[in-house]
Amino acid sequence: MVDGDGLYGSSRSDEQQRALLTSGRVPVAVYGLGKMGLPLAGVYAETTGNVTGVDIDPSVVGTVTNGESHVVGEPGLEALIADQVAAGRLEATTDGTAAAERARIHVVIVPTLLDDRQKPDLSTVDSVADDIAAGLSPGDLVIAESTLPPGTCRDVLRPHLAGKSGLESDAFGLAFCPERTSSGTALRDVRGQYPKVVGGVDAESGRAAAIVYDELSSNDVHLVSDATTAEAVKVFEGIYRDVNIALANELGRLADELEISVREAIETANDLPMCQIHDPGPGVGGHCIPYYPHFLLSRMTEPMELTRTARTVNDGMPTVTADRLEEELSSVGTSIAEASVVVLGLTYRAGVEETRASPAIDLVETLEDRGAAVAGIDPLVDPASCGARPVEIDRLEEEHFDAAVIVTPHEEFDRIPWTALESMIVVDTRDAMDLSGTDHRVYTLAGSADGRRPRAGASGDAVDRPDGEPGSEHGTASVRRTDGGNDV
Ligand SMILES: NC(=O)C1=CN([C@@H]2O[C@H](COP(=O)(O)OP(=O)(O)OC[C@H]3O[C@@H](n4cnc5c(N)ncnc54)[C@H](O)[C@@H]3O)[C@@H](O)[C@H]2O)C=CC1
Ligand SMILES: CC(=O)N[C@@H]1[C@@H](OP(=O)(O)OP(=O)(O)OC[C@H]2O[C@@H](n3ccc(=O)[nH]c3=O)[C@H](O)[C@@H]2O)O[C@H](C(=O)O)[C@@H](O)[C@@H]1O
Repeated sequence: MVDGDGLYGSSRSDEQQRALLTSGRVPVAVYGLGKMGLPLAGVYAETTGNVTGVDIDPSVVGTVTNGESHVVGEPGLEALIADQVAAGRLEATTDGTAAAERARIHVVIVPTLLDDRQKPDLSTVDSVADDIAAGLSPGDLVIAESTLPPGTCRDVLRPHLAGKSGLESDAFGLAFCPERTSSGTALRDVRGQYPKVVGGVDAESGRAAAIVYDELSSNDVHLVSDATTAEAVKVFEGIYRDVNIALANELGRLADELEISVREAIETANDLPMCQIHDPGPGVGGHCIPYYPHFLLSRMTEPMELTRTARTVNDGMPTVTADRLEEELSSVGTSIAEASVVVLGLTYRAGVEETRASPAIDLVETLEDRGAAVAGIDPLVDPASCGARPVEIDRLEEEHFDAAVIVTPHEEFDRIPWTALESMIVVDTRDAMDLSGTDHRVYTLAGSADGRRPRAGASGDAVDRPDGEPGSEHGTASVRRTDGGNDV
């Protein structure tokens, strides 16, 4: 048994441990104050009242120290951070070692990416583990929330922490407790939208972490057999999504040959609860879904052909998009090599400031390789960082483009004055806009949910649709944000 205020191996009753935790007697350090780390730190602060957030980026630490949020698009986050910092319940630092020396619970929520050979790159997690090890005490509990390749806590982190701290590996706790959160609903999700999965490297780690999340989350804690199982749960959720989207993309590509709207067919098939096909699109981006399959692909001896193929299908979608654009251009006598194209939306998802693995980057590169002059518009990031010439929405009327490609339907695109723009080809990869009241020649990848075939005008539609998509009376069109089949 361990004395003091640590939860791992505590001789106190569960009730006493909960009281310690919620009265601020168990200092918490949260490493990584990014899109998910900052909301998590905020919720830890409102639950425990004693949190130090750690980030290597001084500008992030400066913002949080001022009681502000650098993460955009998360309802309630600005107010939560302001309140928690003002109340002295949350502070921030770049000094991970100092934070670790103070803390008894260490929460890791830094990115886990891939190296050039598509193998998991754990260098950021390792560097946080170094910080934690420098301040690790008996009875401390380390919680990994960063998505990890299954086996990482057991085989990598536990020996790493023990080796660097000089402690026996059963002197401190270690649990994997995945983030089941999504940009735009992060606070809601952290506070308990879904059951919280908890898995410890040993039974005592699982028990201690379950207490923490029972206090933090309003939902159930789902304690699984071990940390590796919990790691697998998270990676499986991501692979399911990637494979499902690949299926949607494969089916979506059939729309031209079948002369139907595949989106209409998918939506209708999804009437059945046992059929939940996701949405076709320009590819799968972000620093999560395209990465997680590789957490297993790179390490398992089983072939995992389905998972691998899904990656290939989704990675191929920017090229498919470029091919469709090239065909549309050539049908009006314009060569792609002489075309000027504007890409709308460069982030991987509407409203989220993130371009890692965004399909827009591959699309820009492919179009440029084929000789097109490519411009870009994005309200959240500089298009130049993705290789496109930046254009402002308000200056679009002054420009001439042969084509526009809608990749990521940001809300701000509602302002585009389509009728005032010179007639052009519009490739809509998301079924995001209804431009039927304009002169633009529209190609909707996989067709529209309300039954229009990919090429505008080729409706093939024998059914009257009184309640069609939002109209374009004033030359603007409402944007549908369709980045998730069956999302909540
Ligand atoms: N963004 C999402 O939708 C979700 C993300 N996740 C997982 O959560 C983890 C974190 O993701 P995000 O918060 O989205 O990442 P992010 O990229 O938005 O933020 C990461 C933060 O960590 C900081 N950082 C980097 N190295 C550090 C170090 N050595 N010490 C301290 N801070 C450091 C960065 O400066 C940055 O502020 C990843 O493993 C991701 O896969 C899980 C579910 C959802
Ligand atoms: C529905 C949802 O929000 N899933 C999560 C996902 O978050 P992420 O921000 O990566 O978004 P996503 O909606 O899965 O989209 C990933 C990519 O896939 C594309 N996408 C998504 C759904 C779909 O039907 N079709 C499609 O083409 C999106 O456009 C995007 O480029 O990954 C997170 C993660 O696991 O890290 C996970 O926690 C979230 O639950």
